[in-house]
Amino acid sequence: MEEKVLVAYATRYGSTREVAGAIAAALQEEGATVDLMRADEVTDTAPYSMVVIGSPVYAGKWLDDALKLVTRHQKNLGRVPVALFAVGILIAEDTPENRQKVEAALDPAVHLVTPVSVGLFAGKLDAKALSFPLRMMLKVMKTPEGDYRDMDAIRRWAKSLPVRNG
Ligand SMILES: Cc1cc2nc3c(=O)[nH]c(=O)nc-3n(C[C@H](O)[C@H](O)[C@H](O)COP(=O)(O)O)c2cc1C
Repeated sequence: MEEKVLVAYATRYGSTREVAGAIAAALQEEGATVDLMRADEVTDTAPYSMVVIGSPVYAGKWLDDALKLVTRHQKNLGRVPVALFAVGILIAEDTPENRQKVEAALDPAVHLVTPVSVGLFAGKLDAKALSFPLRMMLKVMKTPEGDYRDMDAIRRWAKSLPVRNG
């Protein structure tokens, strides 16, 4: 059976789109046919033998579009392997506490589907793109700034997914 995989993502500033793109490319290298789509553009999950869904974390939460996708397609997603990922700047400082905080953003989704794998990735924060109040807030919270995405780790995770079990 041909493996057709959906990689769906939410994003505000584009860094998670690039993470999703790297995941899609790695899965293609593994021989899968991949559709890469924004979460709010997905209308049907039935054609896929595996579904990967990811979102950045904002204020401790996955973006609504990603959670809505899981909610809308919960029934079908119960029939295929589903992998979830979260992108958060906190992982730039990769401690168990920070991992836990970013992983907690997946809780509402994990309540709806049981993922075969969970990926937690450091993100990218470009303070220049933000409004002054947001910049100040992130400064007060001592949030790291910069691009901490580890594309090798992201690709490794994608290649560990069970694309051949669909
Ligand atoms: C207002 C704001 C709140 C954020 N909150 C969190 C957070 O709670 N935890 C975290 O790990 N990263 C947080 N981040 C960092 C983003 O998750 C990170 O920059 C991510 O790569 C952005 O993805 P995007 O470019 O796809 O929107 C926050 C960023 C902003 C601007």
